[in-house]
Amino acid sequence: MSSETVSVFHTVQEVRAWREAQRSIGNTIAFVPTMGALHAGHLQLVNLAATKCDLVIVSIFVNPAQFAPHEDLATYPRTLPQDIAKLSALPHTIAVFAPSVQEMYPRGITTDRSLQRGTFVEVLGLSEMLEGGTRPHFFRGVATVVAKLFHIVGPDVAVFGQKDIQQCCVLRAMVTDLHFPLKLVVAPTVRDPEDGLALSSRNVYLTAEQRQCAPAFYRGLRSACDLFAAGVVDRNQLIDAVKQEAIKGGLDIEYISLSSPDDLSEIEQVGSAGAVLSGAWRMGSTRLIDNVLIGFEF
Ligand SMILES: Nc1ncnc2c1ncn2[C@@H]1O[C@H](COP(=O)(O)OP(=O)(O)OP(=O)(O)O)[C@@H](O)[C@H]1O
Ligand SMILES: CC(C)(CO)[C@@H](O)C(=O)[O-]
Ligand code: BAL
Repeated sequence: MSSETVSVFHTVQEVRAWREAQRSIGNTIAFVPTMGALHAGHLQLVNLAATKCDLVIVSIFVNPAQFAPHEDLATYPRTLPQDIAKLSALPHTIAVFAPSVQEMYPRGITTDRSLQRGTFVEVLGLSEMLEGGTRPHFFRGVATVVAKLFHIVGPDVAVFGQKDIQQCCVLRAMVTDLHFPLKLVVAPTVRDPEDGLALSSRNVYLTAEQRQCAPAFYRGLRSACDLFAAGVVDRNQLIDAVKQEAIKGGLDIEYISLSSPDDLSEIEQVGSAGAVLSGAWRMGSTRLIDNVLIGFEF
């Protein structure tokens, strides 16, 4: 099935045939993995991808392996027709890979880790802390599905968003460790122009009142950046700046971290390598994340 400017593939075989045909005429391929429910953050990744290669392929797949049994796999927004319409409106040649769960996990997959069987990819040393502290299953699921997707798509470039900064660190390590012949590019976080809330597919879960409070975390990150610009490098002061704003906004903070960009270990001071200032908070049953990079670029 294909629309005017977007070809849509559902099987591995279709993607491989497309990739071989494109390779044979010398086209390069940039890849944007997503879980769909596309917003302006995703579209920015696609626009950036289009500047890197001749063609862009976007995957849309809600990956069961990165959800725990108690998480929102069943309710995660699935909006394939609208996603395709948004991609069709972009001025690029785009392919979409929207596989079924059976196609991606031919021998089956369950969210119950104790019952999982088969082949998984784990990036030890970067997956256990921060997001991995609350979601111990998460990066194993992400690394596994992204390794599968890289293997299927065979891109020259893959683009990910800074909003999921730990994911970028984990996948950068995976690319190195498994010798994937591609360049991993990280795009800046796209925010609501009015209040700075990072765009996220899960923002649709927020009530009007929660949506109003949600930008408090980013206000905290901004005030920490201001302190850093004024010469403050101390962990407690930077983290307190975030905490104060978040508490003022009534957010239920899960963690705030100042970590090393190299190995994500917690640090006491921002040194010459810079730092990742990141965190997660809950609003009712919704969990959101955000971060800023201090003193370095990815
Ligand atoms: N606001 C954003 N700015 C830039 N990139 C983003 C933004 N939001 C998501 N991305 C990136 O888009 C890619 C696909 O992410 P995904 O489909 O999970 O969307 P999401 O909005 O992050 O959803 P979720 O609510 O599940 O976190 C990832 O590389 C992610 O980092
Ligand atoms: C990279 C990804 C598409 C893997 O399922 C997902 O974790 C996401 O959307 O960030
Ligand atoms: N963007 C991260 C995907 C997830 O939270 O499952």
